[in-house]
Amino acid sequence: MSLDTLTPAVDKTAFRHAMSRLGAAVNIITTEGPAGRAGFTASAVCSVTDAPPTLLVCLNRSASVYPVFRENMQLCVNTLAAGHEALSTLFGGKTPMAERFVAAEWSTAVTGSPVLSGAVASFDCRITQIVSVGTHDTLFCEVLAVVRNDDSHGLAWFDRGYHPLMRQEA
Ligand SMILES: NC(=O)C1=CN([C@@H]2O[C@H](COP(=O)(O)OP(=O)(O)OC[C@H]3O[C@@H](n4cnc5c(N)ncnc54)[C@H](O)[C@@H]3O)[C@@H](O)[C@H]2O)C=CC1
Ligand SMILES: Cc1cc2nc3c(=O)[nH]c(=O)nc-3n(C[C@H](O)[C@H](O)[C@H](O)COP(=O)(O)O)c2cc1C
Repeated sequence: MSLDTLTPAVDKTAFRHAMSRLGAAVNIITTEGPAGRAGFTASAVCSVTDAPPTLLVCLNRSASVYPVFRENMQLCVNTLAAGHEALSTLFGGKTPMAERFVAAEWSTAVTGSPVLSGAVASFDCRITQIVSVGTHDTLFCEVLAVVRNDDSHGLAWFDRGYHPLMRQEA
């Protein structure tokens, strides 16, 4: 078999284009600890198991926030609500960290990582395992506390844009 046969047929652009068709929740992942405070926007978040309650978060190792999360080893997944679109863009861009956090209200739960007011749910976690795949680290996060908001509408990232998800009337 020649090496050419092993060349992947799917390049980055084709992969991303297809991935843009997968609607996903959009989250702001925060951390606070010995390495300081940081936060970034992430759609690559998934439930792994409920025993122990565990999420995974995929973080690009080239992100400015990467060393802060690696050293703190704790984080909070704040799942965004309709109305959080501008905040999501702020945490997903090249904005200095201090400017990201002044744009919203925060509290804390167990780890001290910032919990976003008005998020549909927040999961305060400690990072228990890290697996590197390609450009990203997969952070496995054991959930130590949850904060739920039953009033806000949801928010999805689909086709490279934000879409509110309306809660059904009871
Ligand atoms: N997993 C990640 O690291 C993600 C990164 N982003 C970043 O946000 C910006 C805007 O993204 P879009 O407007 O959705 O357009 P896009 O064309 O860059 O991405 C389309 C879709 O491909 C996936 N994707 C994008 N970058 C990826 C990466 N580096 N590794 C794995 N999957 C990736 C995501 O599902 C994303 O929604 C880009 O800079 C993108 O890199 C967005 C979503 C996920
Ligand atoms: C909607 C959206 C989803 C994103 N999802 C992820 C993700 O799952 N993982 C990731 O590493 N970066 C993701 N990013 C990019 C990071 O938010 C961005 O790289 C981060 O803010 C760090 O940027 P900085 O290096 O300028 O600080 C996403 C961006 C947007 C706008």
